[in-house]
Amino acid sequence: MKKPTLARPVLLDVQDITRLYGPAKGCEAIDFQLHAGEVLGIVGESGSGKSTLLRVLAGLEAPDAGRVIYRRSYNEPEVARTDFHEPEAARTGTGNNEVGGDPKENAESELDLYAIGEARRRALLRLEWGLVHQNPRDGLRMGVSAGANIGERLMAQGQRHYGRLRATGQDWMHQVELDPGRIDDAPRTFSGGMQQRLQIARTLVTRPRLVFMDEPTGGLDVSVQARLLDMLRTLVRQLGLSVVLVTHDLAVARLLAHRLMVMRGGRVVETGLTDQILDDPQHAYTQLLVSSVLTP
Ligand SMILES: Nc1ncnc2c1ncn2[C@@H]1O[C@H](COP(=O)(O)OP(=O)(O)OP(=O)(O)O)[C@@H](O)[C@H]1O
Repeated sequence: MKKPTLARPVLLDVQDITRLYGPAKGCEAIDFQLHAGEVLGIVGESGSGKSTLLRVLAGLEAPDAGRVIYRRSYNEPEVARTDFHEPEAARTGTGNNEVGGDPKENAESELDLYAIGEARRRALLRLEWGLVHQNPRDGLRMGVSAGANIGERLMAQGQRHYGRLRATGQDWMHQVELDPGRIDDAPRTFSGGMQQRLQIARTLVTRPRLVFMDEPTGGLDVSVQARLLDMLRTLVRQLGLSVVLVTHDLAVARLLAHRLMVMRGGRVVETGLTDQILDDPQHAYTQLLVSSVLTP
């Protein structure tokens, strides 16, 4: 996968985040920066605090201490998007200023995620960020059609034209290898793997600047996982997405992430480029984690 260059701007600046439910339960003193176009994998065993950290980063749960700074740069370079058949509606931009700041006036602005207030935080999630849950039921509206699920986030961005919304829905179903002929079917009639594809289409249709993924291939059959992972990798590369990915599966991390952060007991024990961490782990815990995958 194409590695991000150092010249890319910082998108997310995570400063000393702590969210603890008890000693070593949650996450503690987490510091890192995510650059535009970068995929950061957060790995570690069950209970190490990955999901807690993701919830804090994604604006879903306030930290006990620390700050999450989102830097919006409107001069971001377009990243490897040229060969992607992009739906018309997604290309036309948001034209929505709910989150604050006028793209025409400010080349850059900073938002402190937990200082901006609930309404703006929600708007940010809806308009500029995306979240892919492990369980697609948490990210989809099961009772409305596949097309409505995809169109909803576009409508939140102000798009109203029925024909275009529908065409975009079909286009995205095609992108995620779903039959566009099923656009009027409800997601509850889809298999788990198909629901996850639909959730990904719903999330990416608005071209979010930042995407959070929590075990996106978890809970699926191995063969379904492999195809989904392949598709995700293609989308991440073609759209040049900036992603924070939580997974306990090092194979998923290897395929998708440029850089890894290894967590244990709520703390980061090692961080570095994915290949370095997986091929030459320095910390004893990471060595154990990597060897436990290799040992049958
Ligand atoms: N809402 C909560 N209330 C109390 N304790 C919690 C809560 N959420 C998480 N915890 C605890 O915090 C610790 C970290 O949980 P977390 O879900 O972040 O880990 P994880 O690395 O994502 O694990 P998994 O891979 O199993 O999802 C665990 O001990 C968990 O029991």
